[in-house]
Formats: sequence, structure tokens, C-alpha cells
Amino acid sequence: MLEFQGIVLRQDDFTLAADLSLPQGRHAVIGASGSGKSTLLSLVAGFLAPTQGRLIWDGQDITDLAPGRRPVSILFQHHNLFPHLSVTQNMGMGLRPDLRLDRAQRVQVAQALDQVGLTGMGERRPGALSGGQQSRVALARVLLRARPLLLLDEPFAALGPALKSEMLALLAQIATDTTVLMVTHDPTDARIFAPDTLLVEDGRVHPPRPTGALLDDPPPGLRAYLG
Ligand SMILES: Nc1ncnc2c1ncn2[C@@H]1O[C@H](COP(=O)(O)OP(=O)(O)OP(=O)(O)O)[C@@H](O)[C@H]1O
Repeated sequence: MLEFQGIVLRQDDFTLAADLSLPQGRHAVIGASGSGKSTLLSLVAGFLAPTQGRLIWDGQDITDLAPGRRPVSILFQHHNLFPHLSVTQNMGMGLRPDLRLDRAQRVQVAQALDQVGLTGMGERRPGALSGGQQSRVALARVLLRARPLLLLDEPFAALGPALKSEMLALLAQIATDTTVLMVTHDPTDARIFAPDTLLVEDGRVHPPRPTGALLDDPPPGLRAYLG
């Protein structure tokens, strides 16, 4: 459970406010451009600090924890695979940045590779993979970190619709026991991936609502944004 207790975050003349609880599970984050979606993820990741309020994870106050000490992993649109490292090495970075993996960790990497359907491709460089395969490597690296909170900012926006759906289905299948917050501009993504959605409107984060109900009968601002 992630709790936003009376959170207010100011950035120049923009203010983000959040006062809600997020149970474990998959949540979409949806809202107009500039409404504050990325700011919300940065707050949870610890890149931005609130001016007021507390952020609580499973009863523990994480408001003042440095990003690296938070129970968080992040997957953004640009996956930042290292081009000079092999797929296996890129994934190993998720476990040990210095790549001194022990035997058990090497087995873990191989299993993750199997899990995302890239068996036998571990020695390739990212440049020798398709866009979808590179996304799979980035996804596997994030999953190897095994942090309980996963933040996604339009992670598969560069992929075509079919591949994107496939990646979301794969993520839903393997990111169990994880609380996921996924920013998306695509209501279809929200519907297929996230049982609940957080609407961000003019800097206010609304509590989670069932995705289908919210999108079937959107409030006026969201309706205008969805078109
Ligand atoms: N570094 C910054 N300093 C001051 N204001 C900022 C900064 N970064 C973003 N903002 C402002 O904060 C507001 C929210 O930005 P944010 O990136 O969270 O929106 P968003 O909902 O993710 O938008 P988009 O869908 O376009 O990515 C915007 O009005 C933006 O101009």
C-alpha cells in the first residue's frame, strides 16, 4: 500500500496535490498534457520532494529517503540499454551495477531472459535486436531488480500497437506482487493493463477508480482530453 498523506509539491507556478491510498496492483495514470503525471512519478521515485505531506510505503515513511534507497524501479520510454554491453550484461546491471554476479545471480539472469522470450539471445548487443526485443531486455532488467513498486512512464510508446499490447500483457503476467503506476496517453493501454486508474487533473491526483467505469463515463476535463 502506497499512501499519499496530504502531499503538496510546488514547482515554480505549478502545484501537485495528492491525498489518497494506492493498494497493491496495477494502476494507470492518465490526464492531459502538463497535468502533473510525470511529476507524480518523480515524487514517488524521490527525484522531487514534496513541500508538504508524507509518502508512506507499507507503513514506513519514505518521504525523506534518497531515490536509490526507495523500494522503486523505473522504466521510461528510452530504455537506456548500454550499447557496448551484451544483453546478459545489461540485465546483470539490474542486480549488480559492477557486474560481479555470483552463480545464483547468473542463473537469475538466464531465467529472466527465458521469461521475456529471449532465450539464446544473451550474447547479442542491443543493436542486434529489434525494438520490441530491446523493450523486453529493459523489462527483464527492471524485473530482476525485484522492487515492489514499479513506475512506468509511457514505457512502450515507441512500439506499434500490437507489440505494445504484447508487452503490456507480458508485464501484467510477470509483475505479480508488484504495485505498478503506469503513465499513459492511450486509454486502450489503461483498459488492457490496469484495473484501476488515477486521473490527474490540473495538478490534482484523484483517488483510483475502476478503469472501465472511468473511461466509459469520463468527467468533462478527461472527456475533452480523450476527444
Ligand atoms: N523542472 C520544472 N520546473 C518548473 N515547472 C515544471 C518543471 N517540470 C515540469 N514543470 C511544469 O509542471 C507541470 C506538470 O508537468 P508534468 O511533466 O508532470 O506533466 P505531464 O502530465 O507529465 O505532461 P505530459 O503528458 O505532457 O508529459 C507542467 O505545467 C510543467 O510545465
